[in-house]
Amino acid sequence: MIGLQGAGKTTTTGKLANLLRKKYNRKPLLVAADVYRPAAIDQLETLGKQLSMPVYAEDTDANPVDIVNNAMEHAKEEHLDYVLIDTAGRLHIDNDLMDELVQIKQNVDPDEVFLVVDSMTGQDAVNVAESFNEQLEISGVILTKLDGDTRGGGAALSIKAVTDKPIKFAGVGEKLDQIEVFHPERMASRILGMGDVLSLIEKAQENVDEKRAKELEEKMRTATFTLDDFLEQMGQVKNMGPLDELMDLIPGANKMKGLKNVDFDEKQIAHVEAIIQSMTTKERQEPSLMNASRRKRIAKGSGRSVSEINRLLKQFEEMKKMMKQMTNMQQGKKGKKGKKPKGLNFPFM
Ligand SMILES: Nc1nc2c(ncn2[C@@H]2O[C@H](COP(=O)(O)OP(=O)(O)OP(=O)(O)O)[C@@H](O)[C@H]2O)c(=O)[nH]1
Repeated sequence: MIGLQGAGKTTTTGKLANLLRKKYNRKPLLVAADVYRPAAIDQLETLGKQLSMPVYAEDTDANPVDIVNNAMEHAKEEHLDYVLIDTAGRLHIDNDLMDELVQIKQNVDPDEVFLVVDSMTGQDAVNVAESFNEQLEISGVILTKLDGDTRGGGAALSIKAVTDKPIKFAGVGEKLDQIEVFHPERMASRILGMGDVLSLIEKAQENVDEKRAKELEEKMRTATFTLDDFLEQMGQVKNMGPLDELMDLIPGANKMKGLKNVDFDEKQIAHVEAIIQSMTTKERQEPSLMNASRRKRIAKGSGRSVSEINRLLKQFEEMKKMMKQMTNMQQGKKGKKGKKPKGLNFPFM
């Protein structure tokens, strides 16, 4: 992994290792080859701890070329099958840095040389990519900080045009699972505001337990869906990432009038969770039990107002009614004449 300081090399090294293990069942070794900034070694070691993954590091007076050679030996001894080398960054490209990287490359003959570029640096990112590629013949680019801002997509187009090297991955957040395989056509759709259904499906597949989802669907159809189930479903959606990011993936969502200025306040989800968690198991199964004193108790327990609890319970009942009507319609039984199902109207939907 090569790139300028702060581009996101160290974070991306951790993300990539995490992806290799999670998705491809590999055993990576992280190597700290930046001896100029002791903090960089610490940072990689912390990442290794977080991921429970081995990190190879030596003292700051060691030679980076020796470090990577030793790391390769270490990986063989430990039967680790991927070695990710986090090299030193500089504020600007300089000859010393390039010489060191060239030496490392000659020594270990890596399968990939990934240039990590901060997509928010615009034209600068393109210049950086061009010079690194000229001197080191990179094999691919990883664009970081593409989260929530499609302007970074412009950098992707220019880097590809200038270096003719593929963009392999995109960093889409600070967390260690926020990396995606880069798909140019999906990026193009996002830039054009056309959404990205494939990424949405992938997120759902990774984070939603299919069997549980089927069971919940069955419960919805048979109107036995409880507040507990609702809580669980909310958790699954939450695992997929911030709601506004999910909305960006839905085709046309940015053009929907009602959604245009909706602020997806994650706090509201936390409030709903707190309210449901303050209920007893029985109350969650049978919301009809909820009399005034129970509502007061739940308000106290969750730190929310009674009117919020009333609203949630009302909306939950409406949702159940709507599910029933939809099921009836699907089964050709037609819902009650003249009554159209109301739209889902949960605070965060
Ligand atoms: N939002 C966002 N932040 C990111 C992403 N990737 C990295 N960062 C942040 O960018 C900052 C710099 O990342 P590092 O991994 O320390 O960068 P580096 O290239 O290793 O920097 P040096 O070790 O100084 O060479 C950190 O605060 C990261 O959390 C990303 O995809 N999205």
